Amino acid sequence: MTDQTSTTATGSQFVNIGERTNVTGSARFKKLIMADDYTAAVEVARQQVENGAQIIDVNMDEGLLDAVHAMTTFLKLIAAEPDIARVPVMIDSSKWHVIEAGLKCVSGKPIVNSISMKEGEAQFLEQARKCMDYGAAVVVMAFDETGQADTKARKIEICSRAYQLLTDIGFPPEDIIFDPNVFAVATGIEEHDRYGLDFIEAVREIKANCPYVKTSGGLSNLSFSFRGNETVRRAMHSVFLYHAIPAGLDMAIVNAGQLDIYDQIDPVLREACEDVILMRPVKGELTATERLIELAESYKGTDVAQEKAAAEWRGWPVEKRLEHALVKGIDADVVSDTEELRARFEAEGGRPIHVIEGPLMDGMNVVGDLFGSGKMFLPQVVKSARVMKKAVAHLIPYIEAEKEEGAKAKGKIIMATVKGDVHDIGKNIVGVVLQCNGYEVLDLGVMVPWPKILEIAKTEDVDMIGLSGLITPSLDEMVTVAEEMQRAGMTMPLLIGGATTSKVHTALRIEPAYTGPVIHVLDASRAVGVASKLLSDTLRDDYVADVKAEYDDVRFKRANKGQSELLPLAEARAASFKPDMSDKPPAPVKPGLHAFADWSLDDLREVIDWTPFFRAWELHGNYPAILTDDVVGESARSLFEDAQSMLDRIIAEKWLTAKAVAGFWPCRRDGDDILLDSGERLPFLRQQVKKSRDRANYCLADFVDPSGDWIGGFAVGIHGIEDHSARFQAAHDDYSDILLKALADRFAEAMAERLHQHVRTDLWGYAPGEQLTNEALIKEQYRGIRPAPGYPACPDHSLKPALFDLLDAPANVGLTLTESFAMWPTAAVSGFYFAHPEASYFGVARVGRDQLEDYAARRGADLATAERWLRPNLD
Ligand SMILES: C[S@@+](CC[C@H](N)C(=O)[O-])C[C@H]1O[C@@H](n2cnc3c(N)ncnc32)[C@H](O)[C@@H]1O
Repeated sequence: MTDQTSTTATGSQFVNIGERTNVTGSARFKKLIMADDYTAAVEVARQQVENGAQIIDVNMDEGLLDAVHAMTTFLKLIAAEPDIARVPVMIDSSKWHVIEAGLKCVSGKPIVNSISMKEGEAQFLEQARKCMDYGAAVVVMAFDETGQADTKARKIEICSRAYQLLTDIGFPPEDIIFDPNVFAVATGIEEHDRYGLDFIEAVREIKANCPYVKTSGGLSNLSFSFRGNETVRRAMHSVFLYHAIPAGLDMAIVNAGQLDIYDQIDPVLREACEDVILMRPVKGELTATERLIELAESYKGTDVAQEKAAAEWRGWPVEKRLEHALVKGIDADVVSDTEELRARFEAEGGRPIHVIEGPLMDGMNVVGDLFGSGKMFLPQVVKSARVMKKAVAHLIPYIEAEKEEGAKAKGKIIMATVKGDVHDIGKNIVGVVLQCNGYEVLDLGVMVPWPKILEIAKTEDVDMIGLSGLITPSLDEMVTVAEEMQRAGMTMPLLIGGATTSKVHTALRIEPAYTGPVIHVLDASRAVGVASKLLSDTLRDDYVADVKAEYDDVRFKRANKGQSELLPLAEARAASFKPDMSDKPPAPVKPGLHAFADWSLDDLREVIDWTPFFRAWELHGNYPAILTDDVVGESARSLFEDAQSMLDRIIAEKWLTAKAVAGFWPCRRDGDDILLDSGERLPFLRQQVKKSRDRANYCLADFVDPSGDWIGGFAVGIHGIEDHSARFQAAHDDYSDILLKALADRFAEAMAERLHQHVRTDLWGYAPGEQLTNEALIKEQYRGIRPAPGYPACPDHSLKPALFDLLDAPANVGLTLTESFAMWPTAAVSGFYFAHPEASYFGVARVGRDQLEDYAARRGADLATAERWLRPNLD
């Protein structure tokens, strides 16, 4: 190894793989491909080879691209360029059909990047055989059915197993390239400290255990925590290779033009990198990570491109800079700009509060106007709020030192998610928007019992209370808060918001319980208008009277609306749905419980349904069309980019863990119940509304054969947001906090989708050959359904405890339930599996008194309790 000390970090046997022809890693390359500029894209490949790349990695995995077309077009073009074609091509895709298409276009020896055992041995070997047919070498990721290997032991175990399987089918061992996963180090999370060293040590053992194989790794992950700081990243990569190559690393995906010569790296930086990567014990108070982070500060901003981009607006006067930062949501320099202004005000005899009341509020007013006039959207407003909060946080100590009063808020508002409910994205967004507009928000968090809300409302002398809730039992809890406010003789306005709330419910149930103003706030963009009217001396009375009249009208129309007729329960049962039971599903291939402790986030990313993500940010439209929408397109694109960057970090730094469990139980239908062979009874509800002609009155039990059948269940949960959320909140960064929570929700839904797919094709195995595009998957165009308690076909949330018991969800997925049956952590999904081809979703809708009584008896519950559970379905 000493022969490398005076060379670049890449030793002579070492092969570096060019990474610039990758749409996921190079913004420039992506732009060229998206613009169909293949001539310029080919030049990128040429430069890579000229810069010393000995293999070029080509990746076209981009949601908006036809990846097969892009891959085949590009490969054919570079095959015609002799000075590029002399190096082998690595066909890189997470989609097998793209790889196969690429293989057909390569004339020399191709390399496939990658295959793994994540979908099990059968698929792995099938793909390996195809690679053999093409004479391709193959990168095998250290990834198996339970997830991506992160420890040394797991890396070795998976690679050894894959080696055995591959050589058993005659795969040439010299064509196997193991990638034992480079993960980010120096993230501040202790478990990540070992990632660098574990990789290097695993490489050593894999080379010893698996004769003739090669090893590789993607370097850029390693230094993810230092994005934007090229000096530190380059040093880390060089140091890493310097130690990994002698351990046996044969190749790495790396920007060849961006590797430093090991012994020309600043020795202080080099040593700090080495301490982190090799986990060397360090003296002094700081850990190796803390020292590198501290040191990295002094290398910041040395990057030419960064300097250039920052230059222009940074030259403006400070007030203008602050306004620009607020409108654009740029928080990088806000503290120093605020400080500059504070110091100037002080020198001129002004006070720190004037910085808030003057330039900062002026900037926020611009934001408010743009939002109000529909020129700016929620994600940008939340970003602006982050800038504002950072500025204010900087000024607070000065304001307190002067003991002066804080800026006079327009009003003081309590925000709380009610008892039993844990969802807070909507509440947080409304809170941020109100703060942006000069209101003081006291956020009491989630699961707040009514006595606390009332007490704080009194002690803090607030102007109004805002309640939020997502699940149906929260509606009842809101009624309780209103009743208690009434009993306490309060008169302040009560605002109601959240996904299950509605104007109708507010008018019918909440408003009659409280004589003060009660207002349903449809979404965050209306919150400011409502609050300002309620606090305006001139507008308030008329506004309150108008809303009251509107709610009276809702009640009047409701009372006079002809309700659809309900059938007696016996008649509804006679009209049950009767599927053809000769089509019932086979017994599961793998019955029993199947738990997954750490499903790959990378894999889940592929099946994320983005449309609901934009909806959470009040951007309406379907993905991907929303990205090019005339009105919200720009905002959607910017939000989407931020989401992608955060996803990169979530995955590279392993912020989150996706857990899941699925189970299958033999059962039979018994009336409207499903009776498991083990004795548990799952009672379901039946549609009772009279249908026209011969349409059935559905109940989920109808999909199960009385003479014996199978039902399944599942629960998934995403863990790990707390530490990151706390970090963001400490940094006054609501934007990232909300983004993270919204992404965790996306992962939960993607996990449910992936698990269901795994169930159909493998565990239950009733659709082994299913082939669906992502779009079809997201549209749930497959056989079988997974109705979730709390949704229309089984609206009773109180079925969750029984489901959780069957799945042992607390132990297997780490999920718990609140008293209102909300799942914790919040990013969670649970439900039942029905596999009959005729099973479909439906809504139970209104049920009659007779069914309520029958259901209470079947559940072994008293009538009052059953009434509470089914309230949204009762008259
Ligand atoms: C809420 S969406 C979520 C999926 C969406 N792709 C996403 O990522 O947000 C669809 C799920 O809701 C549940 N669902 C929808 N309609 C339902 C119904 N009528 N009854 C019961 N569950 C239903 C099912 O679990 C279904 O898989």
